[in-house]
Formats: sequence, structure tokens, C-alpha cells
Amino acid sequence: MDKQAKIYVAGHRGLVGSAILNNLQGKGYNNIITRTHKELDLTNQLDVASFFEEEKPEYVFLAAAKVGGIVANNVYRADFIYENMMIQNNVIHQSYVHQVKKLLFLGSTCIYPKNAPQPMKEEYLLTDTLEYTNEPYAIAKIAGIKMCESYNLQYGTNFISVMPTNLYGPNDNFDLEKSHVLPALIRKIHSAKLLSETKFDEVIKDLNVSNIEEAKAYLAKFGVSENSVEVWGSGKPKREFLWSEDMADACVFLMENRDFGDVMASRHPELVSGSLKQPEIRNTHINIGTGVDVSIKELAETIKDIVGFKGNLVFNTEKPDGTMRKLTDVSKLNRLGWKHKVELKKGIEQIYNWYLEINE
Ligand SMILES: NC(=O)C1=CN([C@@H]2O[C@H](COP(=O)(O)OP(=O)(O)OC[C@H]3O[C@@H](n4cnc5c(N)ncnc54)[C@H](OP(=O)(O)O)[C@@H]3O)[C@@H](O)[C@H]2O)C=CC1
Ligand SMILES: C[C@H]1O[C@H](OP(=O)(O)OP(=O)(O)OC[C@H]2O[C@@H](n3cnc4c(=O)[nH]c(N)nc43)[C@H](O)[C@@H]2O)[C@@H](O)[C@@H](O)C1=O
Repeated sequence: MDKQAKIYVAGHRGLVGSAILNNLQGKGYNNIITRTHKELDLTNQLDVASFFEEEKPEYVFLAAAKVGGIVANNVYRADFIYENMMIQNNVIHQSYVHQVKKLLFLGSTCIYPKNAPQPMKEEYLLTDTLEYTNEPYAIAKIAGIKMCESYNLQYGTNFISVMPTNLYGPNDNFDLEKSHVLPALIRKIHSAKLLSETKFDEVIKDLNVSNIEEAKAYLAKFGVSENSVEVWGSGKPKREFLWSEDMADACVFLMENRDFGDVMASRHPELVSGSLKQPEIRNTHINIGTGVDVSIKELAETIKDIVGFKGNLVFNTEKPDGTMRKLTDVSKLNRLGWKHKVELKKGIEQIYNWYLEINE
């Protein structure tokens, strides 16, 4: 990509999209186009077609999606499959129609089977059944991978799919019902600490409610009091966390330095050359992660230490655990030349400071 290349970042206000935008701007890219959800609903086929016709981007980062934590995925199953399939169908197809030079599609490690061997290699895709809590979302993401692969093979496009592990960082979603575990626990544990220190004005401001009774009643629904914080599930599942700015750096690195062919198959040249022979293993995507995971209990205890909350953690086994483990094998990404920089403890300190600053 040269610095004047026209680059469309879809989802530029989200956790990953905002980090990609910053990374590109920091590297001197000066022809970036963006649209908010309100300005362009990517589920609308005609609007997306008109947008590509007008703007003709040369490169596309597809970081717009319907995203949420375990409960949101489990409850809003129809929205997750419908919106994600519509967004990716429209953006990937129009990228082909308008001859986009390269597109990066963001999937998720939930595409792998629920009981996949650990760490999970790219080739474990479609080898067994999925985790139920996020099956509709995962199926949409698998369709996205296969769409990129199919367009590459039939039409010679250069579309790369990446499968990030659980992400966190600035502009994350801190909603207690719909967010992922890391921002949810930061907010819950921070609120409990404020209650324990009787800093009621700060709690009221953070929740945007009119008085402390209302704030306490709201927090109680999520198991937060001055003495304790509820953690969903048994605390035994393990998760791997990647800082969003590292994730953005990996995405830009791949767009700058790698092609679909590198991802696909130095081991399977017949796929890239378009031969009809079906390969034994179809590597179509790359994992992005750290290769290190922690249990949810360890995560909650680390956040508790960093926040400085002295109360208890209470595990609510009525809430789902989800997949027990989904550690990525990142050897392929490392071989392609990229490795993460921010370790978990430092990242939690950074995101907690960010959270405090935006609430000042
Ligand atoms: N967060 C995580 O832990 C993980 C995320 N991923 C994947 O990474 C990608 C980015 O996720 P993340 O940054 O966390 O998500 P966010 O929810 O933070 O951001 C999503 C973005 O998509 C935009 N968007 C959503 N729906 C539409 C729509 N119909 N039309 C136009 N824009 C829309 C939103 O726009 P607006 O701001 O204008 O509303 C928002 O900017 C997604 O593909 C996700 O599946 C994968 C693994 C883990
Ligand atoms: C990125 C990934 O994110 C989703 O999968 P997930 O990893 O299961 O997501 P999660 O972050 O919400 O939970 C991780 C673990 O943590 C536990 N947990 C404890 N306490 C809270 C809590 O307060 N909130 C949340 N959300 N989880 C909690 C929770 O019970 C679970 O055991 C996918 O649906 C899909 O979107 C996807 O790809």
C-alpha cells in the first residue's frame, strides 16, 4: 500500500477499527475513508453498492460487525447471524465488483470446534461441532472465511482472513450485559471499589443515573456491591487476550507485507494456481493472538489487584462458561514475521487508566 492509497476502514469507531485507523494514520497513510453505522448501514446491499461505486477504495479493512460477549451472542442469536452475514456479504462482494486490491476480513477464534486440540491450528476449522453459545456468530464468520477463499480461487482476488483471539483496549464496550469479560470485570470491580469507598458521586456519574439508590439497584442486578463482585461461570474456562493496538498492528502488517497466497498455502500451491484438485488441508486464514492464556479466575484476581478492590469474587455457575479453552497456535503468524508486544498485566493497567480518564 502506498501512503496515498485509498483505504476504507469499515467499523472505524469500534475497538479494532479505531486502533487500525490510528495505526494507519501514525504510519502516514493520508487517504483513509470511513463511514459511521448511521451514515452507511453495511447490511443494506444497495447503499453499500453505491458507496463502493462512488468511493472506489483500493484497500479494505473489514472491522465492522455485530459483536458482543457470551450472553449477547447466546441471546441475540438471530441478530448475530443475520447482521454479520449481511455486512460481510455486501462488503466482500462489492470489493470484488470494484476491484479492491486487497481486503482483510476479521473473523474470530470461535470458528474452531468447541473441543479442538490446544493450541488451535488454522487447519482445525470445520473438523468438529461448534460451541453453542456463539454458534450463529461463528457460522457467519466461517461463511466469511469461505467467501474470501472462494472469491480468491474463482476470481483471483486478494482477500485475507484473520482470526483474532479475545481482544481488549481503548474504545471497548463496557456495557455490563453485552460486553466481553475483560471490560465487564473492570467496570464491575471498579464500581464495587467506589461503593466500598463511598465515592457515590463517581458511581452516579459513571452509570448516568440520578441517585445512589438507583445506582446500587442497577449494580445489584450484575452482582456488584461494596463487598463483592459476581463473576459469570465457574472461573475455570481459559481465555487468551490481545491488546487491540497489537491486533491493529498485525492487520496493517499483513496488508502491507503479505498476500492471500502467503496465508493460503505455500504448502498447497495447487489451490493458488486454481487447479481443481482438492488439497488435503485447506489453510485459508491466519490466527492472531499471543499464544498465552489465563483462567477467568486468574483474570478476575489480576483485575482486582490492579483496581485495588478488597472485597470478594463470587462465581455464578448459573451463567455459561462457554468454551473451556480456545488458545490460538500463532506459529504461522510468527513465521510470517509478526509477534505481539503488550503482555496481559500491562494491558490491563493501560485499559484501566484509559477507563479512569474517560470517566474523569
Ligand atoms: N472484540 C473482540 O474481542 C473480538 C472481535 N473480533 C472481530 O473483530 C472485528 C471488530 O470487532 P470490535 O472492534 O470488537 O467491534 P466493535 O463492536 O467495537 O465495533 C464494531 C464496529 O462495527 C460497526 N458496525 C456494526 N454494525 C454495523 C452496520 N450494520 N453498518 C455499519 N457499521 C456497523 C460499528 O459502527 P458504529 O461505531 O458507527 O456503531 C462499530 O464501529 C469484528 O469482526 C469482530 O467480530 C474477533 C474476535 C474478538
Ligand atoms: C471474543 C469472543 O467472545 C465471545 O466468547 P467468550 O470468549 O466466551 O466471551 P466473553 O468474553 O463474554 O466470556 C469469556 C468467559 O468469561 C466469563 N465471564 C465472567 N464474568 C463475565 C462477565 O461479567 N461478562 C462476560 N461477558 N463474561 C464473563 C464468561 O462466562 C466466559 O466463560 C463470543 O461469544 C464471541 O463474541 C467471540 O468471538
